[in-house]
Amino acid sequence: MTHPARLETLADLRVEIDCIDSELHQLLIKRGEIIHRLIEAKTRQGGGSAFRPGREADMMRGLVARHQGLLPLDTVESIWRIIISTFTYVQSNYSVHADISGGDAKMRDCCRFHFGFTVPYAPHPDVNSVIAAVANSRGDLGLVRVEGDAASGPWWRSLREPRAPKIIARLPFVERPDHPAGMPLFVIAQPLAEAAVRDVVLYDVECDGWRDAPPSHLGLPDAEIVSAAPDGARSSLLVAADGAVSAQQLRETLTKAGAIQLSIAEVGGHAARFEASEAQRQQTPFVAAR
Ligand SMILES: O=C(O)C(=O)C[C@]1(C(=O)O)C=C[C@@H](O)C=C1
Repeated sequence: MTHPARLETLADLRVEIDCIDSELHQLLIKRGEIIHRLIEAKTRQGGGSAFRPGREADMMRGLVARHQGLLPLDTVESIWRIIISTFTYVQSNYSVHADISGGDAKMRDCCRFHFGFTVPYAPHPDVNSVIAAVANSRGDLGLVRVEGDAASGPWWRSLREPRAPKIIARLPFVERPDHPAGMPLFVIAQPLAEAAVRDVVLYDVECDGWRDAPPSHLGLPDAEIVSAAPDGARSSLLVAADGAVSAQQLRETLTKAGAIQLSIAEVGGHAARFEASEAQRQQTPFVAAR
């Protein structure tokens, strides 16, 4: 007589879950054990900020490419954002200064999604106060909305000086229409030197000729005006251009489009923007039939 296979009990499944959780935890502990070696390697390369935005952008793309299964992409992304940001924090403590002129709730959600709860969150009333806090810190980050804040005018101008803070990343690293913390943000930090990413280069362009309305597109497929603000009798533009576009090409294009008395200066750069494909974001969570 054959016996029917024993049905798995809840207790059996919990033993399996406990094993997996313990392995995950051990792996995180193991990840933490290399921090001192990371710090030493970075010190040999000249020290400075622990933040490596290019590496983080690559890691997030890799995560999206290999993800499968029931866990929503949002969850996996937020877990890794917290792991990476906290590992940056334990290498060298930093705070995130956020411009809440557009409201605190959404900004706080985005900051917690990208940086977790261990990294301190410092709200500021406007962009200029964020930039000043970053400039006066040892290695803090600033978060400002890409769409900007009309009341702060051309805030990016104060990033022109070579030693002034710079835009070093654009968040989220993985863009998608239904991102739970998808508000487009620039990350500002003191200049990163070799660790700076230049897939997209950001320029402050000051000019005459477009006081009322800069053109909606520049005529260069690889460059766009991200923000524009009047600046006395002149205009000040924040322009994002592909890293392969030279400042000279940009100058010529702007001049052809009608800008006069141009002054162009780099104010930062970030990794190439990356959008998760339809297939990558369609990992719908399993819902049991009742
Ligand atoms: O790769 C590095 O340089 C690290 O410091 C490691 C790490 C990570 O935790 O994976 C942390 C901070 C950097 O911004 C990028 C990645």
